[in-house]
Amino acid sequence: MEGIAIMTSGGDAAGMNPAIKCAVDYARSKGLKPFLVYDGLRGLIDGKIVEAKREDVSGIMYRGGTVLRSSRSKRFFEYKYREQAYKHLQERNINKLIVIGGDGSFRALNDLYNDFKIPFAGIPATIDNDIAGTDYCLGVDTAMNVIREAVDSIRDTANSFNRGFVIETMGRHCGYLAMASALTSGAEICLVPEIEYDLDSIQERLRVEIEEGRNFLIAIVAEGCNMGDYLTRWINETLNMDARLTVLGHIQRGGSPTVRDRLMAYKFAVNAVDSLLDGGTNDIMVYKGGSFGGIPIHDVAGKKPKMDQTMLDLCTPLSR
Ligand SMILES: Nc1ncnc2c1ncn2[C@@H]1O[C@H](COP(=O)(O)OP(=O)(O)O)[C@@H](O)[C@H]1O
Ligand SMILES: O=P(O)(O)OC[C@H]1O[C@](O)(COP(=O)(O)O)[C@@H](O)[C@@H]1O
Repeated sequence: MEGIAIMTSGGDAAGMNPAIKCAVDYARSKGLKPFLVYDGLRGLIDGKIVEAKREDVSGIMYRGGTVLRSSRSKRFFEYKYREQAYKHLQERNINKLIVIGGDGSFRALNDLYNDFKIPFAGIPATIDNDIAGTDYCLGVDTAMNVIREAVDSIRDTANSFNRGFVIETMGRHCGYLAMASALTSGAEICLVPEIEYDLDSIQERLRVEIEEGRNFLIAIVAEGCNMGDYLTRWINETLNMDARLTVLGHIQRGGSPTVRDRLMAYKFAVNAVDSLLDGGTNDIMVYKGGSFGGIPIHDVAGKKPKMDQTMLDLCTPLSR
C-alpha cells in the first residue's frame, strides 16, 4: 500500500490537530497508508516517522498546538540532511507528503521535491495570515478570538480607570491580526506595517475627543511596527493619559481551535489528499474568494500576501 506522511512545521497554530486527524482519516479512506512525522523537519531528518494508528488521532480535535509537535531546522537547508530524510521515507514506501505550516516549511518541502521528487501538498497554517494566494490560514480565527477576549477584558479596566491601553499583537511583518482586531474591538488607534501612520493627526483627533469627555482609549499595534513602548510613552506624555502596554505574545498561538478553524482544517486536508491523488506534485492549498483549490508553490513562496483593501481602507482612519 502506498504511504503518505503528514507533518506539521514552523510556528504551531490552532487547527493543525483537526487537519492532521482529517488528513489521516481521509487518506486511509482513499486506500493510502497514513504515517505521522513527529517533530517537524527535525523528525523527518531523524526518522521519527510512524504508521498512524486510529488512537493517535482520536480525541485531538479540540486541542490547540500540534500533537505531532513542530520545529524549525537549520539542518534541512543542507542536501545531506534532506537525503537522510528521503531515505527514511523510502524505507517506509512513503511517496507523498502533506505539510501543515507556513511559507518556510513549504519551501523546505519543495527543496526535498526538487532533490528527490517526493510530491507534497502544503496546508497553510499560521496565525499571521501572511501566506500569498490564500485569504485564510489555519489558526487565524482562534488567535483573533483570543485577542478579542483579551481586548474586551482590558477595555473593562481602561474604562474603569481612565487609562489608555496599548495592546501589541503578533504577526511578524504582517498587520492582519492587528487590523482585524482593531476593527472588531472598536479600537481608537491601530498601527500596522502596511499603513503609514501620523501621530500628529492622531493627537489632534483624540485631543478633541478627550476634550469632549473621552476618558480611556485602546490602541492596537502590530509587533511588526515595533511601536508598543513608544506609543505607550507617547499617550502618557502627549495625551496626558495614564497608559499601559500589554504584549499578548504566545497566548495568541494557543487555545482550542474555533469551529471555523476546525471546518477549514477539514476542507484543506481533503483538498490536500485529493491534490496528491490527482497527481499534484508541489501545490499549496488555498482558500480564495470563497473557494478551495491548489496553486503552484511558485505563486506562494517568497511572494508578498495581498491585504484586503477594504480592511486597509477601514483601518486607515485609525492610523491618522
Ligand atoms: N527559503 C527556504 N528554503 C528552504 N527551507 C526553508 C526556507 N525557509 C525556511 N525553511 C525551513 O522551514 C522551516 C520552517 O520555516 P519558518 O519560516 O520558521 O516557519 P513557517 O513554515 O511557519 O513559515 C525552517 O526552520 C527551515 O528549516
Ligand atoms: O515562537 P517564536 O519563535 O518566538 O516566533 C514568534 C513568531 O511566530 C509567530 O507567532 C507565528 O509565525 P509562523 O507561523 O510564521 O512561524 C509570529 O507571529 C511571531 O512573530
